[in-house]
Amino acid sequence: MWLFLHSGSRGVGNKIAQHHIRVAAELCAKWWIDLPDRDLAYLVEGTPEFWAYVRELRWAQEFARLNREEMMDRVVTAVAEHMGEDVVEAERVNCHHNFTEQETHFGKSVWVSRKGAIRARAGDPGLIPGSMGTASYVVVGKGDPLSLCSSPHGAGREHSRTAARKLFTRDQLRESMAGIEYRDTDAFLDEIPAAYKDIDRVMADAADLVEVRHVLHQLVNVKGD
Ligand SMILES: Nc1nc2c(ncn2[C@@H]2O[C@H](COP(=O)(O)O)[C@@H](O)[C@H]2O)c(=O)[nH]1
Ligand SMILES: [Mn+2]
Repeated sequence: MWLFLHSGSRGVGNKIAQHHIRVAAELCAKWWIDLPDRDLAYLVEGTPEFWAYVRELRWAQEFARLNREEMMDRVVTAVAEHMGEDVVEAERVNCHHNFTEQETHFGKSVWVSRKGAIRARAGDPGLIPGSMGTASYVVVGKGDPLSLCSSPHGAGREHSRTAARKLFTRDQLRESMAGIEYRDTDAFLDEIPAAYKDIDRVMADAADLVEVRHVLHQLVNVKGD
């Protein structure tokens, strides 16, 4: 049995990013840098502002990693208490997503941002969730050079939250969650599996990027609303 949880930095990484995006915009304005779009403001590598950003980004990544460890410890304790016996842990995978790292690709040192993606160097353990009702995958990276050693972070949305709320009904949600224990409330209508892309298709498309170790089918889904 796998216990699978998904969490980033719980908003703190986003707050840090917003701060540094503002700094980048101010610096570009200060140096009269003509940007085709204000959202393309950047920090110049090697400047104190650049390294301040990288330092805080890494702090947020570590915070997210430790948070996941803590959350998983608590899930393990809850499961053990519920079962009335110890959980014997065989393996734990803690997998970053949405991050920037300095790496070497095609002989060059570059900064790679993986947004909606995870790192998949040869042998890297990874997790690729499908949706609250479909399969999730435990994978190992193949180190595909053309993807800069990356793979998808999940199925990804087919429909926005707003569109999903208009397109689907609670009955359809119930139908697609048959056999899975979940909290049946209106809050999760926009999380209906059909709001996401077909994870099996996504995995077939990612065949060059990762090898599948386990395909997980859910028994219980717990979501925060
Ligand atoms: N196993 C589950 N997978 C889920 C669930 N809700 C969403 N998802 C998938 O995760 C990815 C990544 O989420 P994101 O918020 O970082 O985009 C998403 O694209 C879905 O494929 C779930 O309850 N269980
Ligand atoms: Mn995510």
